[in-house]
Amino acid sequence: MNIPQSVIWENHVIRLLDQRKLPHVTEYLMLDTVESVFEAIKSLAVRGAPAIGIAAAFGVALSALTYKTEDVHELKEQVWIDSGYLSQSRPTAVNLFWALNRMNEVVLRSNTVQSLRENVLAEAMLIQKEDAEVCRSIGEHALKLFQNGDRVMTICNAGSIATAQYGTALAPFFLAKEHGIELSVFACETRPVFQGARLTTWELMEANVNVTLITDSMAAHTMKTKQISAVITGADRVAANGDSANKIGTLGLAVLAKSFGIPFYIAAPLSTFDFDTPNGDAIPIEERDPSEITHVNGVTIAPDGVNVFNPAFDVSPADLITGIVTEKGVIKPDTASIAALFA
Ligand SMILES: CSC[C@H]1O[C@H](OP(=O)(O)O)[C@H](O)[C@@H]1O
Repeated sequence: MNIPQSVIWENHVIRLLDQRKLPHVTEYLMLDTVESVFEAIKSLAVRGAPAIGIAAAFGVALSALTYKTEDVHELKEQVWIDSGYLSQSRPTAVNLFWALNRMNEVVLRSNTVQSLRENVLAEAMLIQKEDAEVCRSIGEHALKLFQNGDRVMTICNAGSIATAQYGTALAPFFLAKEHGIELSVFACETRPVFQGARLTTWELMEANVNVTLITDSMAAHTMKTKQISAVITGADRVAANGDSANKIGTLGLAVLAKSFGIPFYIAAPLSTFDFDTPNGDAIPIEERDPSEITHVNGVTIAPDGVNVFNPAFDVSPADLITGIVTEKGVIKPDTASIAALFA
């Protein structure tokens, strides 16, 4: 796959693909402070649940490797402060907190300054390596849901750049090419940040996967007239009962899929499941700046001062989800099946 990695560790600097500039500009941010990692996550320079977790993990490594002290207790305290700061960058994707918790555990177990610095960098690297393997597995399990010639709809970008590699919802389309299976993707543009129009179309075209761009409002008519065989999307948090948060607009696709009798799949690694969140009502939904809606590429498209509601995610209830595709296989979206995943 010739899609660039979203997060690369290079000699104590995080080389970050600036996803805000895609598809027309491939540019990297060179991050060498925890504050710059926080801003990159908050501004969606890096985005996508697993990629956010990976970026935050390397942010913790930066903290440990750049804070000047030879006192391991002082270093632990500072790294935990920086980890807490990074946890405030975005509230919905549980991968952020999952990755930071893994890093915090490593800090707790490290007893010297040198071992702490070595261990946190190794853990961040391991999180990234594992995610690529997990995403490939998700792709292999998801590919079994489709057959040659299928037309599949998706929303937002759950692609390679939203993860370490391969993506989650887009993984089957990349692997299909490896197996000589022809799938067509209908990508919703995904207002207001256009992850679908800018990122999903770009990734799939880079991989020579057949992709058609539609506006979000065309989803129903497209399901009705274009023989859509399934919908598959990513996730930012799967609650203990199977309710799943994903990009705003996903709930609408789930409702439409039910109405048209089309299977609706969520693709999510185990790192996106959250037992501490009992159901979808408990998932914090990020609300973002109104200018994301009132402006497009810096050009205002609405009257000054208009009221704006800008939730970045919505929640699809488990009863609208046909199956959740994980690295361990496809499960029913219910408490027992989810618990069995982690048994
Ligand atoms: C592979 S997880 C991708 C997931 O994250 C996206 O949100 P955002 O672009 O705001 O980070 C979207 O919900 C995707 O499905």
